[in-house]
Amino acid sequence: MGGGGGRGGRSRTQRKHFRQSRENVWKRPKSDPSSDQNDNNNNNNGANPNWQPFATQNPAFDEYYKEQGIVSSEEWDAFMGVLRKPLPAAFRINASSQFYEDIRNQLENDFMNSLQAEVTDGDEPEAIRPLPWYPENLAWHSNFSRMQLRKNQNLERFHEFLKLENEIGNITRQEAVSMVPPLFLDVCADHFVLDMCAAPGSKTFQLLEIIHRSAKPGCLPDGLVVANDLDVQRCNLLIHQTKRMCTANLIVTNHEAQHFPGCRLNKNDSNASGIGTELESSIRQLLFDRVLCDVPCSGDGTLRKAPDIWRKWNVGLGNGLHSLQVQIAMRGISLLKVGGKMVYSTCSMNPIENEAVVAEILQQCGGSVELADVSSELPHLVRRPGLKRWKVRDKGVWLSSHKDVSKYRTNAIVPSMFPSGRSYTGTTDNNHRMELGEECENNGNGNSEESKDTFLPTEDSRIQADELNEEVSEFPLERCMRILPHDQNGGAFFIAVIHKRAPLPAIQEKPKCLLENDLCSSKSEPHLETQNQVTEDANDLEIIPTEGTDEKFSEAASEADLIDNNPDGAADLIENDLGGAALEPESSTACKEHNVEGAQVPGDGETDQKKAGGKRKLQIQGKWRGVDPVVFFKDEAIISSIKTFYGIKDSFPLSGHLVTRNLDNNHVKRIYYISKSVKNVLELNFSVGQQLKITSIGLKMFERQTSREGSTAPCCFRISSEGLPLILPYITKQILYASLIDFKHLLQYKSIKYSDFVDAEFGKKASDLMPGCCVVVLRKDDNASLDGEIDGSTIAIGCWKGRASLTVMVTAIDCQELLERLVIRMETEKESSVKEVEPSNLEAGLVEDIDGIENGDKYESGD
Ligand SMILES: C[S@@+](CC[C@H](N)C(=O)[O-])C[C@H]1O[C@@H](n2cnc3c(N)ncnc32)[C@H](O)[C@@H]1O
Repeated sequence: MGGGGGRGGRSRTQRKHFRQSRENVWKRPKSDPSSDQNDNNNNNNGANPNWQPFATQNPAFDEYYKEQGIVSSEEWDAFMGVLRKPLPAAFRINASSQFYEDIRNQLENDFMNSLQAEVTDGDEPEAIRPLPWYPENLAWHSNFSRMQLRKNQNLERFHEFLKLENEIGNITRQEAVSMVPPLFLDVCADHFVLDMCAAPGSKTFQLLEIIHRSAKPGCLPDGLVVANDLDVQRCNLLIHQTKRMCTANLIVTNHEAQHFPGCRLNKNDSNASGIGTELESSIRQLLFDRVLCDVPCSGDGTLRKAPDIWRKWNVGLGNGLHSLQVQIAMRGISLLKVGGKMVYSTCSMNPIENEAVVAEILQQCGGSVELADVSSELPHLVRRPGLKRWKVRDKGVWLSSHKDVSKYRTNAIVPSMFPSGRSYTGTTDNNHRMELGEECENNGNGNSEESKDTFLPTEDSRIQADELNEEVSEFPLERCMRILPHDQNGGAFFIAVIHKRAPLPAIQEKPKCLLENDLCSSKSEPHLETQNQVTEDANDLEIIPTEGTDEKFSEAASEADLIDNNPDGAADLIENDLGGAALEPESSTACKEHNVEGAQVPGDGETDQKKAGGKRKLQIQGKWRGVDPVVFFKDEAIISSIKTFYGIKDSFPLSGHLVTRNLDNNHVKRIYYISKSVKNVLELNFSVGQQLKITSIGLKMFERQTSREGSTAPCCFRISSEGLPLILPYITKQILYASLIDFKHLLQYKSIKYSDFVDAEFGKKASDLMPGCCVVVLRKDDNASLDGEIDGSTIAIGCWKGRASLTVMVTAIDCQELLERLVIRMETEKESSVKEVEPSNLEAGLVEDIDGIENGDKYESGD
């Protein structure tokens, strides 16, 4: 309730769509001789003579990390030993699920004991255990790898439980270490949070949970999460993941994080709507209280889960990503409010992607930011302090300082990779720091002494060369955290918490030679400024680097076979281990419709098709190619019919909170609900010419329902399962309260004739409803009055009131889950006295075409 019941169903259609649309980068192709084997290095049984186990070693890896000293020499064998073992599965209970306490009880009281027999020698003593550092026993570590869960018959019940609950959205499979960064962000319900590189969305889900946790049923928090990812397909994966959260407080965007738009309203723009809406937005710029900067990385912290990384690993991976990571992090800081916090994290162990990036952020921001000391937080989490010294390796050579870099490699191996961050090339560090100067032959770029003072460390502020001539960072990088696999039998992660204390200092503009360079033109985001635009506005510094600057990091990367560096959580979904990842990308679905019915909204509010050359052309030529517009839904006739039909109380505001992805009101199929915070951001976005490329927004609340009896239903929009928990406390009509037995029968038989309900009064009330969608609430107590109180534990489902029967409009899997939960609750509460009375003429099974509507399964597949 409130934050969502977590019961977004998915259909077979969706699953198929997802599989077709996304390459499984984590699974080896069948043609790969090693594709059959797995994390256990299990034996081959002579089946395939070409079969090779994953090599869980790589000499370059050993040499690199031994030299970097991420563990002491005494620890090396333990570190490598654990790194070569398969990763034990971990998962998190969705704290905003209606059943989170039931699930936690089941784990504590059932599975913890029943699985114990499967623990073998050499394993940890417990089969499953709560992660000691995660609040309220909501995150769990299992002693079994995914392979064991799949193959061991005795674990089948547990495996089925994980699959079902994951599919329903009550739990999320996630690497334990990946759960850490959101905990350090210290998010509150009213925070605006930006998740810069968010897909596949496991941390976004956590952030949303935190935001929703304190909200009352039917109330929305004041905060929101903007989840961004560069990769549109991974954005779709994220949309699917977070759909289970049933939230109206999420916007999904598709930008290069380093170019994330600032959406700053100019002073004279306050009335510019762009789409003819009355703007009420109370915000004039999109700044955030919290930023999660979980950047793309080499991913060697996930070796246990993705052992193919052993084969692909090389030093170029980290070197090649360093500059991009700096750019993304700097953009994150610039979008942060003063007083806000940013967490920078990677699933890499490499100091070039970690400490070097953090040092560079501190360097560029001067005293405006501070690396937070969080050593007293989460005391049960085993972690190590960040490094203060490290080296750079390039082309087989160890480099202690940028002065050792050959002049041919200065574009790839940049000063900020070194502990001092110091350049010895005669150019200033600033050139690199803002990704400005190195392509310029003429370095007369205006980096004045003044700016140097602002940005560069004085010789003794950052640089100390020790006797061995090794550079040592002067920043307190020991406040960063590195979690290693053998610390708590998991993966590796790096985390740094940064506080923004003051506005960022002014930064020099981009050198002219680069502005004129072809590389400056942005390919993917044509609306963005194509030059390094640096402006200080109140408390924010906006830095929009050029597309061309990306060339620099790609140069180093090109020498390496870049592996997929986004392993976090993705494998679980993609490998279908827990029931598979079904995906119906909202945007792509919308796109299909859009070609027929919609048109892009031009930035200036023009909708004149003639002017723009027709709908189809608008779609192609629109501001955000291939993405349907987001428009406020303002058809008062439809809104009023919905409001009247369901008797929605005035205290639940509809006007201004409904959006669609379709300009044509006559063909709107889905209406989404947005929170006040999201509404404010959307209005701001219209005012600034739709800088945000929005892939998904809000919560699907109403869906057009067609049925053979449709013409008799006074309202053609049904309430979607995702939207029901939010709107439930505000519905006064088309709502019924069922006894436990009738509720169970509905879930079991899917459709029941009015005369067959055990409670005849309920059957009569059901038959008296208006034809169309209705809501059936499970009565708390069979003796309670029929009009019950709605609270966080209320269970409700959408149904269809037909001529002769009531039919559930919930997916089969959601029915199964609800039934199981009810049975467990009944057992727990020892309600064995409830008599099972079989309605006389019911037959179990799916009900086709009852009362002119289709099988309930299909209701959720209408996307
Ligand atoms: C480590 S993964 C993020 C995992 C995610 N935070 C989670 O918890 O599920 C990095 C993500 O960054 C995205 N990415 C790569 N380059 C990017 C860029 N320039 N801007 C935004 N996202 C980017 C990738 O598509 C990938 O989804």
